[in-house]
Amino acid sequence: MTVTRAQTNALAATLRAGFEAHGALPVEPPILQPAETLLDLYGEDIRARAYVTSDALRGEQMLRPDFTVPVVQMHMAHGADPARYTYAGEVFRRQEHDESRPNEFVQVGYEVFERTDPAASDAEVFALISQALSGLPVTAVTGDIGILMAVVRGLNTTDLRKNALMRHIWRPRRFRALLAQFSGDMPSAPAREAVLAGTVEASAPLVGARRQHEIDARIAALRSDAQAPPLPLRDVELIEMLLGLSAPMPAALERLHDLSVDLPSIVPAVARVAARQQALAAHGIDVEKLLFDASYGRSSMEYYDGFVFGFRAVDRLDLPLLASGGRYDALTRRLGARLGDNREIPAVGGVMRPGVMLELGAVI
Ligand SMILES: N[C@@H](Cc1c[nH]c[nH+]1)C(=O)O
Repeated sequence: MTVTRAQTNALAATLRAGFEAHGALPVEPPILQPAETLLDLYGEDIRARAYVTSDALRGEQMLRPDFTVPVVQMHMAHGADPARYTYAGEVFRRQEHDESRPNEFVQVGYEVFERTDPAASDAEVFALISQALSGLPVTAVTGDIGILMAVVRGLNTTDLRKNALMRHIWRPRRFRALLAQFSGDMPSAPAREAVLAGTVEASAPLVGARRQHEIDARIAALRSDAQAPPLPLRDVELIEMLLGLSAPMPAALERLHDLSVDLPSIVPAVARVAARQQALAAHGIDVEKLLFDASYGRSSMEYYDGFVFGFRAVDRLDLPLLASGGRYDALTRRLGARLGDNREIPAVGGVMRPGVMLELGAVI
């Protein structure tokens, strides 16, 4: 079925009106956004997929790859008070693998900045989107990036290794390879061995933007890291078990509680999943059937650091997600810090794609 732009815009307007009825303030961030200040907040994937152009007066500009970052930027520039926003409009992302996927599509979103009860805010966003999708053949997946971050932070190993793992939470294969490397389960690359053995740096030409003293510091850090004891294999096993966890939420929570006996660093994050389950149930969500997948969200926006969720069509694996979102507390901190003070506020939100909803049979 071909969905027209007019149909998509009509559904987008209805969905946005629904969020307004819940007290959200409609906002319209500009399509052109400053790339130099905002692009690095998205992470590697989106950075590579943004359309960037230059402007003699304003510097690098990009077509907005999403609304969340511009909305957070706007919100933090005016303080950090509780607020709810909604928006509807196009976002732009290069598609590098699948030509059939549009590089420009309409999103309708809802963002909640709220200090009092994060579990309730997570549930509010999820339940509103779930309601807006009701009647469509969709199924939801949830996860929590905060658990993975807590595991990495709690590892008994060097900061260099923890930072590398943290950066690669978003690249599952690289993450696994690092775990294998740090636990001594995989020989490290010959080039790395050469650097560690000291047979390389004297002759290496200076290419790129790194200066000699930066290269020296990096080599020194790698050498001292190579002396650090390997990551215990038991830790790697526990992480693998965690990453493989995918079950209805109550069963997943039981498993998480078991795992937290051996991984005490995840205790607070698991408590947040438990509180969220209760809040979701209070919003009428059938948590017995709701999937929790500990690896979910590792290929989405890199600003997520807690709850993540997505809704996909049951029988149409060819379609993109109909809705997705998550919590991004640290993003408000990062943007707040750039404004010169310590302002921050916990935040969570999500988007729907009216074009995909129509393809799946939504009526306007
Ligand atoms: N901006 C995200 C969705 C989202 C909104 N709020 C939180 N997450 C996206 O485009 O995927």
